[in-house]
Amino acid sequence: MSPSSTVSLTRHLLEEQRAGRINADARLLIEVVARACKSISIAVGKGALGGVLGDAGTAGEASINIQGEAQKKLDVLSNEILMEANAWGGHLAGLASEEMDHSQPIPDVHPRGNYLLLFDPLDGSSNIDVNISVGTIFSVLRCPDGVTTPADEHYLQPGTAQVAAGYCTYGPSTMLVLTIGHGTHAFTLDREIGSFVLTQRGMTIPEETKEFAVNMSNQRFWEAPMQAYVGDLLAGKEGPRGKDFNMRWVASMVADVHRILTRGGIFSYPLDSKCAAKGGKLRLMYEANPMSFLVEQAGGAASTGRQRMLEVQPTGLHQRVPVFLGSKAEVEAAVGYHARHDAG
Ligand SMILES: O=P(O)(O)OC[C@H]1O[C@](O)(COP(=O)(O)O)[C@@H](O)[C@@H]1O
Ligand SMILES: [Mg+2]
Ligand SMILES: [Mg+2]
Repeated sequence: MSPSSTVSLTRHLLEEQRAGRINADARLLIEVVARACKSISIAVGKGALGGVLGDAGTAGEASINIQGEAQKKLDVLSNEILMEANAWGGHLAGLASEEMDHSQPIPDVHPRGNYLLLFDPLDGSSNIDVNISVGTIFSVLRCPDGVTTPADEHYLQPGTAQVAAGYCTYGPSTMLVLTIGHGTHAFTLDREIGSFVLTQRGMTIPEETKEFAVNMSNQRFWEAPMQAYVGDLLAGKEGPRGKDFNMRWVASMVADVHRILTRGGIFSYPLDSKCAAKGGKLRLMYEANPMSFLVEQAGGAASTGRQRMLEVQPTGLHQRVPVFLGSKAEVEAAVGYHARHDAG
């Protein structure tokens, strides 16, 4: 790529600002998050050499987060990196993380901005120690007018209120995928110059697909409509769907969604009797909503199986939801099975 044709993240965001699609504060916020992701990418890349593998906690005592999950060292380290990068405020009024019980307002010694940042600092934690792609997911909301010290309830805004969303995937290459509501674009980290370079403008998800992603080991715990939907996928061209489907499951949402943004497919983490009491497995505010915004901006669809994801009214910071997202026609097909079932 000749230098003149190279579009860095900074240049891309400046062009978006000049076009009036983003303001300086939001642009700065995204740049700060991207910089933090570069540091996380370096830590992840070191692996065992950096002493970042394995569980957090000391003396055999696991460190358990609000989700009731044992934290990995990289969960804690990534969270610290994002907290430190954003601590000086300027563009932010507060932030919330998968790894913290409650949201945190920016200390009032710093100027506070107008935005709220939510993040899953390290997504795909079960893959950290086995060197499979992991990532960071983030969502940006406006701080409600007149609120100077935001609390948890101020984050409970539907996904349609997101100003920006993105993820960074730490795999063979480090990539940042971003939307500010004008398409979904991918940037690859050029390790030589240390900056994200635009490598795919306007990602588009094909409407139709022959690829599905779900943790099949949960099949016996699924609801009847999900059993029927996947049963028909597996029946292939001899079955009612009339075509064969292939399956993929990385067990890192960032990696599974990146594949779908790149070549189509459907990702689902449905309700099952194991997680029903919690409302699902994946979290609405910093997993489902940002991914749904990115997918919709790339021409795909996202649903709980029964409702457009971005219209879900949040009730809790760590609320969980069933997730279906990806190729539009396939998500509609999955939703159809639930609707027919619910209609008896
Ligand atoms: O272990 P399972 O049931 O396959 O679930 C995998 C899912 O859980 C997650 O790892 C949950 O995210 P965290 O790793 O951030 O907790 C998703 O990335 C992934 O899609
Ligand atoms: Mg996650
Ligand atoms: Mg996580």
